[in-house]
This record gives sequence, structure tokens and C-alpha cells, in this order.
Amino acid sequence: MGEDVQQRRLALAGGLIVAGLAILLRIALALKRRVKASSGKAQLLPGGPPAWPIVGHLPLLMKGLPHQVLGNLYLKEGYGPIVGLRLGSQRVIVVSSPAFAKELLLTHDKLFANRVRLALTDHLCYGFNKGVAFTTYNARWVWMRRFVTQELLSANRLQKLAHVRYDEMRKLMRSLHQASQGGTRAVDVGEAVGYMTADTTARLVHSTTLGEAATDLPEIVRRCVEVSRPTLGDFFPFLGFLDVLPKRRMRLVHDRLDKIFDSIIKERRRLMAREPPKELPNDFLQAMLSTGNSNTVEEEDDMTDRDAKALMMDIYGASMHSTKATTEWALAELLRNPECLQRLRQEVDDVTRRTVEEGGSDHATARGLRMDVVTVEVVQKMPFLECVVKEALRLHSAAPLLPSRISSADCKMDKYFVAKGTQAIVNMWAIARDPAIWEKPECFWPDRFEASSKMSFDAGGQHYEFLPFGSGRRMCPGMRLGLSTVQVILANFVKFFDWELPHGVSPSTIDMSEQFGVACNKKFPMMAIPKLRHSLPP
Ligand code: HEM
Repeated sequence: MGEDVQQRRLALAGGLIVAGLAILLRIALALKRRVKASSGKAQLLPGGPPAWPIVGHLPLLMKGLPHQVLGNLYLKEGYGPIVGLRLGSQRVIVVSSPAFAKELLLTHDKLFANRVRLALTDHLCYGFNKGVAFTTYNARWVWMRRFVTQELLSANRLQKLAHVRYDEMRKLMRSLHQASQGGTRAVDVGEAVGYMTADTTARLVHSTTLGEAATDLPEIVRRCVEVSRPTLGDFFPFLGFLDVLPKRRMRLVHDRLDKIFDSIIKERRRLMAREPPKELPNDFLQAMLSTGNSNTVEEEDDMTDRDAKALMMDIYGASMHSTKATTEWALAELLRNPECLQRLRQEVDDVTRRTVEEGGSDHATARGLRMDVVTVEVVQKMPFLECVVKEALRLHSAAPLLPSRISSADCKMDKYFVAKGTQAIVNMWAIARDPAIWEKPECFWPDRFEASSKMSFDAGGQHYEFLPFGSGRRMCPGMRLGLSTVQVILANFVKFFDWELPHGVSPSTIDMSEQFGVACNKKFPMMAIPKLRHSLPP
């Protein structure tokens, strides 16, 4: 008993000493920054609301969804478009204007091209500086990113694999029709789209569906989202050793995913041992396993099985959630705005009819694809659809806070001094709702993006008012695939189905609350009843 009390006292004393040293270190570093700022004739960053001792501005984030709380500092509480905050022991700048976003993502792009190391990178994924999403800016990342862009996401590659996307589109429509029992029951549209994007990604990456490798996929995806929350160590790295439980939970999910990826790779290696090279699938997995894989050494342009698994994890993680979230939000906005839905339907019907009347001059026919599914080529002729998707991306960015970056050297942003090791967050949610930039910012109004309008931005990362795919070196490499997938799904949804809301729900009562997570999703699933307009493609 006595020993127990003594041990607790020792632990408490140890804790106090660590906290005391941390505070002293913090004061010393703050003084050093002040000296550096004044010697370089720069000013210190404007601060946010008063910080709490030790935890800094962390309690602020408990007040609501992080993008909204941080965005409202600028939009409602009179703080500037750049503020310096302290989240735990981490220095963070939050940027809420296109001008500062440009300075960060263009002027200082290289300096801020490093991602932040989090518990989930080490325990759910395959570790920091593996794969392509959670890495510093280094030669290996440059090679990996080029590899993903060329072997998976190039226009040529996507064109060759178009049939996969249309197959999965047909499957999605059949599954919705079945689940709705012939148009009589409401279905969870986002969930169905999520599985469709998972299976499409799987077939693009390794030519088999995920369902074939993992029957418990829905449960694993749910667990992935649950365990991806920030941990104590993300804010206080020196306390990371206390994250025993969250790390254990991440590990358990990681192990289940690892088994699936292992089985996919093993199966391919068996095939490689059996079949001549020309009989093997010409897919991304094959490209990864053919990089001169020594499986032990890590050369810059070589890939071990672990690297291949890390890349698969990143690609699934980055593509599934954001594509699903964007499609679900866009459909929810269309159901809330029946006149937009009607206008979109008119466009889809007109363009598809014209394409057929023109004798199937559409590329799809030339390549032997069925005309019945609206294809990527056909959606390119639908300007209103493009505006609808952009407006959904503006109001409901899958990443309302662009994933944090961390600076590799001191720099100056405008007149402010930003120290090496500062994390930077661009708040797209705030920029998208700034009435100084957007007329009626809260309104779903696709026409604002019309070609003749001064807001006819594309999403390619050059217009800092509108960055749904980010910008600069770390910009989303899957933009082309993500955008066209959302467009194709929506066009087919309105072509083949009339959409009704469940009993008791009207357009004005659809709940548009957000849930912050891997992607910013609808808090409540979009339930709707799909009623067939045309017979479905076989
Ligand atoms: C509508 C769908 C999508 C949206 C809204 C979206 C959005 C984003 C955003 C905002 C980023 C962060 C960019 C930055 O920090 O500047 C990102 C990164 C990334 N996205 Fe996407 N994305 C989508 C689809 C896809 C798809 C289909 C893929 C691949 C198959 C993909 C792969 C990636 C990867 C690998 C990264 C990390 C890039 C890096 O750190 O170098 N995304 N995405």
C-alpha cells in the first residue's frame, strides 16, 4: 500500500517536471521566434482567441466541427484571414483567404510540401514516408507520385479501363433498384455509391473487386473511419506513448486490411508463376510488382510488397471517401432544389438523345461500349452538370480543411514571420462561404459557375477561391477520375430514375448537417426512393 502511494507520488512528480520543462521550452522558443521576427523586420502572426495554458487553443476545437469553428473566427468573430494558433504543443496557422492560400500553396509551395506525421500514419497506414499521401517532400515521393499518375490515373489508362467504370455503374443502378424493391422503399444512396467506388477502385488497381477479397468490407470501412480520429500524441508528440488504446485499435484495423492486401498480392504472384507475362492483367498492381521489385531493398524506383500495400491503402483511402461524400452531397442538393434537378434532367435527356440521333457518333459506340449508360465522353457535353458538381464541391468540400502541411524552413507570409515546423491549414469551408467573394454564399446556385460568369473557375488548383482538390505539389492526383466519376453517377441517376423523398421528408427538411472525419460526410445518410424511368441496362 505504502509503496503504491510512493510510486504514484513519483509518477506525479515526474509528470510535473515534464510539464514544467515543456513550458520552459515553449517560452524559450517563443522568445527565439520573437527575436527572429524582429531581426528580419517581420511581424509576429496575429493570434486567435486567448489560449489556455498548456493545451493552447485545443478547447476551441471542442466547440463544434473544426472547419466551422476556425472558419467562424474569420467570418463572424473579426479575426483576420491568417491566424497563428497553438493546438497542444503544435504551432498552426489557419489561412481563410484566397490571397494567403495562394501565398502558401504557390509562393511557398515547396517549403510547405511536407505532410504532418500523425498516429494514424504509423498505426493504421504503413508508416510515415511510405506510400504517397503521408510523406515529406522527397525524391522518393516525387517518384511514387509520378508512378501513380502514369500507371493508374493517366487519361490513357483511364480510357482503356472505361468499361470497368460502366460495369460498376450498371451494377450500382441494379443494386439501388433491387434495394428499393422496385421503387417502393428508401435506400441509403451514399452507402451504395461508397461500395461502387470501392469496387471500381479495386478493379482499376488489381482487376478484382474488393468484395471478392473481403466479405466483411462494410464493417472494416466503418472501423477505419472510427479509428482515424486525432490522438493526444498528434497534439503533444512527447505524450504519444500514452495513446495505447487508440493505437491498438488502429493496429487491429490495419492488420485486417493488411491481410486483404496480402492475399491480393499472393494471388497475383501465384498467377505470375503460372502464366506467361502477356497473359497477366495489365493493371496497376502488375505495374507495381514489375518495378524491379527485390522485395528487400528500397531503391528510389523500386517497390517492396510493403510499398505496394502502402500505395493501395493510400489510393483506397483518398478516393473512396471523397468520391462518395461528393456524390451524396450533390444528390442531396439536387433533391433540395427540384428546379435544378429538373434542369439537369432536361440536359441529360437532351444530350443523350442527340448522341443517339447522331447515329452513335459518340466514342462509346466506336469502342463497342453500350450506349445505354451515360459515359464520360457524353457527360463532357453537359455544362449544367459541370456547374452542379462544382457548386456541390464549393459548398461541401470533401476536405473543408485541406490536409495539414508543415514548413521545412522559416519564411515570411505577407509581413508575418512563420517559423520552421509550423503546420498550415487552408480553410476551404471559410473561403467558400465568404460573402466578399461569393454572392449569396450559402445558396446552392450552380449558375454562378456558368461559362459566361466571372466565377467560371475550374477546380484545377489555379483559382484560390475554389480549391476542392487542393493546389500545388500536393494537389489531388485523382481529380480527373474523381470529377468524372461524380458526373457519370449523377447523370445516370437522373437519366434512369425519378427520385422521391421518404414519407414525411420534404426538400426543405432534408438534414444537411455535416460530420467531420476522413472526409466531410453528411451526418445523416441521404435516404431516397429511386423509381425507374427507363428499363435498366442489362
Ligand atoms: C471527388 C473526389 C475527390 C476529391 C474531392 C479529392 C480531394 C482531395 C484533396 C482536397 C486532397 C488534398 C490536396 C492538397 O493537400 O492540396 C487530395 C489528395 C489526394 N487525393 Fe484526392 N480527391 C478525390 C478523388 C481522388 C481519387 C479518385 C484519387 C485516386 C484514385 C485520389 C487520390 C489522392 C491522393 C493520392 C492524394 C494525396 C496526394 C499527396 O499528398 O501527394 N483522390 N484529394
